[in-house]
Amino acid sequence: HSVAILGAPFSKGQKRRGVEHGPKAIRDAGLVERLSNLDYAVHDFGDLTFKHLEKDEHFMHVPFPRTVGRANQLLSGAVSGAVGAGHTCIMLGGDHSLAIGSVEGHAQQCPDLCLIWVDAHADVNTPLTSPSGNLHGQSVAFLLKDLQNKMPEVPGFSWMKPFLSARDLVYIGLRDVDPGEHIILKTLGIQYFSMRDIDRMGIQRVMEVTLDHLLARKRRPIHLSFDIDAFDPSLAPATGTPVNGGLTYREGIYVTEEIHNTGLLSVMDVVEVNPTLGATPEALEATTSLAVDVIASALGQTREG
Ligand SMILES: CN[C@](CCCC[B-](O)(O)O)(CCN1CCCCC1)C(=O)O
Ligand SMILES: [Mn+2]
Ligand SMILES: [Mn+2]
Ligand SMILES: [Mn+2]
Repeated sequence: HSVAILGAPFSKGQKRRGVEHGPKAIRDAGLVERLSNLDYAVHDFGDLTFKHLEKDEHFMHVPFPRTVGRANQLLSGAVSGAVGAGHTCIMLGGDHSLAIGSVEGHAQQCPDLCLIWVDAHADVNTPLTSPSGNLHGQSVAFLLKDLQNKMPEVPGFSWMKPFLSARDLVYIGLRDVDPGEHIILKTLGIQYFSMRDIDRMGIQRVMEVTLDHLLARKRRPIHLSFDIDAFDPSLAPATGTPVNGGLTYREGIYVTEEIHNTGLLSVMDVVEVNPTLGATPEALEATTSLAVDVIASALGQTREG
């Protein structure tokens, strides 16, 4: 088994500086060693170099559309290459706008992929519904075929077209969903498990229903897009949009253990670790070691030896 690590030091999908330092902080928390101890051949491809485009005017109230689009075009090629070379790919963010390129590149190799989005947020605003304009809250809208007629042509994204069906996506951890996003979730009938659902059903049942929904008809590669803000802010404080009442450590680890046990994990994004937002060195360390733990768990580290 071989694992490719791809660093994506990128922050222009949102307004807070510092998330571009996420890849280094996660590496510094011992990622390569942890994965090597799991008997993976680890290929660290290093960090991508993203060009900041000079003229990049807002599109409506959306900042840096061309820079974000270009970064994702680059990332798409890198993820496609890594998956095509037979690696399980770990993409380290950077903000969650990077999922556009990561999932698109994965789909170039695995058009039948399914997507599990673990996040406090749905990230499914369109430019027309987004309260902030920030593209890290719109990533899924760029992927969904079912939203094609609701999406304007955003400059910088002409290199791609939506490819994902709403039925091939499941959300886990939602607890801060904008009104326009709620309408989209309901209209498209997207399967989601909010924190309320997790309270009612328990994480074991949530994973059972999630994996049945996605894999019962046909087993296919899994893309896991993991926003560290899915965890409770007490566990992952160094992140840009913290929301109270998040996943416990054990719930997050159970999610990734169950995904590992399918044997189908193909690409995992770990995004939104912002080292500059840790109030203390301990807060930063808690966040980065948690990121390493969920990656290791997704790749087969067990609690039972
Ligand atoms: C919930 N939607 C937000 C957050 C997106 C978070 C992106 B992620 O990658 O971290 O998940 C927030 C919009 N709110 C901002 C504060 C006022 C109310 C709207 C947005 O800006 O779209
Ligand atoms: Mn997100
Ligand atoms: Mn989030
Ligand atoms: Mn964020």
